[in-house]
Amino acid sequence: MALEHPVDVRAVARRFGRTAGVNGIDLTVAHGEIHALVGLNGAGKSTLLRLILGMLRPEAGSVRVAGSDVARGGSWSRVGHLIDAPLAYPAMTVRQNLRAVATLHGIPRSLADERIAGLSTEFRLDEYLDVRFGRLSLGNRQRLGLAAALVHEPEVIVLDEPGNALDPSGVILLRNALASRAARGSAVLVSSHHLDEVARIAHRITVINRGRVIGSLAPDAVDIERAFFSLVLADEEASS
Ligand SMILES: Nc1ncnc2c1ncn2[C@@H]1O[C@H](COP(=O)(O)OP(=O)(O)OP(=O)(O)O)[C@@H](O)[C@H]1O
Repeated sequence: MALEHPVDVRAVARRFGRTAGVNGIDLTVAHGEIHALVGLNGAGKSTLLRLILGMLRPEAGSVRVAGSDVARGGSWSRVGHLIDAPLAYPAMTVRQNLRAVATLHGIPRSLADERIAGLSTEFRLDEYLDVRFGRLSLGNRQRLGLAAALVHEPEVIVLDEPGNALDPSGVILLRNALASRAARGSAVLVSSHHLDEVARIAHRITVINRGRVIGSLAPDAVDIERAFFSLVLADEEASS
């Protein structure tokens, strides 16, 4: 029997009105793979990620993540995610927030502190460990959100626009962080608007338009932007 992918989405649909949402998407992410979703604003990327994370219920289709059916509860201890703004307590420091997340995942304090030390070095948060979340800049909040998503060393990582608010050095840290997690076997699914960045990090790039998968882009394509727009324009013409 073929091994199951850690993310396995089949014919999933969740519509909002007649055209919005997602409408019949199949998608997989393998262990060790970085799979990127790209599409115009409103294409359905976040909706798909929310369905995968059990934040939305599908009207049709199935979603399996880390070996569990999301409709039956999922196995969230094996999944790390960042969707929208990081969930953190503004009055607590970076360290306290990361400890709180680690506690929720059942990680003992000494191991949590070891991981927090590693992640704060990785995301250059060392000097902010004792600063309250509410006082952090937007980019450092995002760095904290990424560290929090990774503190339990998840098998599946799902990130919506993870490069948002990051400065160029943050983008490089993110790139390295995802590459190293994938190299250790995690399945990584990210949405992004930055085609060049996606081309650097992703093994597979799926294009979504109007809630459907309309094709894929080769990460090593010479002009990825042009390839993206040709796919989207062809789909728009076919839909009109
Ligand atoms: N809760 C909701 N209620 C109604 N419509 C929604 C809801 N969530 C998403 N939509 C609609 O579904 C479509 C897809 O939205 P989604 O947020 O998934 O797109 P996206 O590809 O992530 O866009 P962006 O790149 O702008 O973040 C949009 O038309 C959006 O307005």
